Amino acid sequence: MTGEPLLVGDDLHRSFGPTPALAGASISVRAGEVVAVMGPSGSGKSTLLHCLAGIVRPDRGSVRYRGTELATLSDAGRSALRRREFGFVFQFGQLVPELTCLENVALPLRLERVPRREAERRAGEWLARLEVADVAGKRPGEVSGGQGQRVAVARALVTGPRVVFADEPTGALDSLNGERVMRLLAGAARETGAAVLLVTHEPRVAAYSDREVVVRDGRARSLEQVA
Ligand SMILES: Nc1ncnc2c1ncn2[C@@H]1O[C@H](COP(=O)(O)OP(=O)(O)OP(=O)(O)O)[C@@H](O)[C@H]1O
Repeated sequence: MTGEPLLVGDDLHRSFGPTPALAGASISVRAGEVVAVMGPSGSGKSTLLHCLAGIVRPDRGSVRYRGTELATLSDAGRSALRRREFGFVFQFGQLVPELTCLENVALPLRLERVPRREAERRAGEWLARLEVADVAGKRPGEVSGGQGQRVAVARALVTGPRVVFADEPTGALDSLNGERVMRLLAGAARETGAAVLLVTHEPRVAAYSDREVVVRDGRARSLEQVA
């Protein structure tokens, strides 16, 4: 039901050797909301994102997605969940260099066995929505950083995910391109009803969110956005 938390992380703990990355972090994300995760370097933001996405297993605590505890799923079950329900955007280096931008965006659909023509038709629509239709036939090495990130956003959204995890998606861009990527990501997510969990250092990027969560020393605190 709309308004019910979609994704809930509860009392998450995770250490890497002696280093505690998360020390009791809790967070909940509702359907369709854009949440910015902020906080100092090394405070545990990426680890929190990875736990919520089922990429890193917490040492303690639980992650529930639509009521299902991720730890109860098999590795294959978690991979399928990530492919079908989640989308990912990272800072850089996420596009397959040998494929064209169109093929990169079509790839998640091809992995779900969508026929090539249909996958490429839908990929083309998403490239147009992200205002990069003109780079469809180019390889990632032939496009600018901002164009590449818009292609990456198209690829994250093409499967119609319910949650988009974005870790510093604008971190390698200048502020103008960063804001353009964020405006398009937030706009597309609002249109499709996807929730976005966005790690960022930049207040101008966080300004596109509905709500901010601050992570400090492995714990998360929610701040309602004051407009
Ligand atoms: N795979 C790993 N192996 C070892 N230590 C790790 C690993 N991942 C994270 N850490 C450590 O856990 C702590 C939290 O890291 P994390 O990347 O989650 O923080 P962050 O807030 O995202 O940092 P940044 O803003 O610099 O990206 C840091 O001390 C980091 O060095």
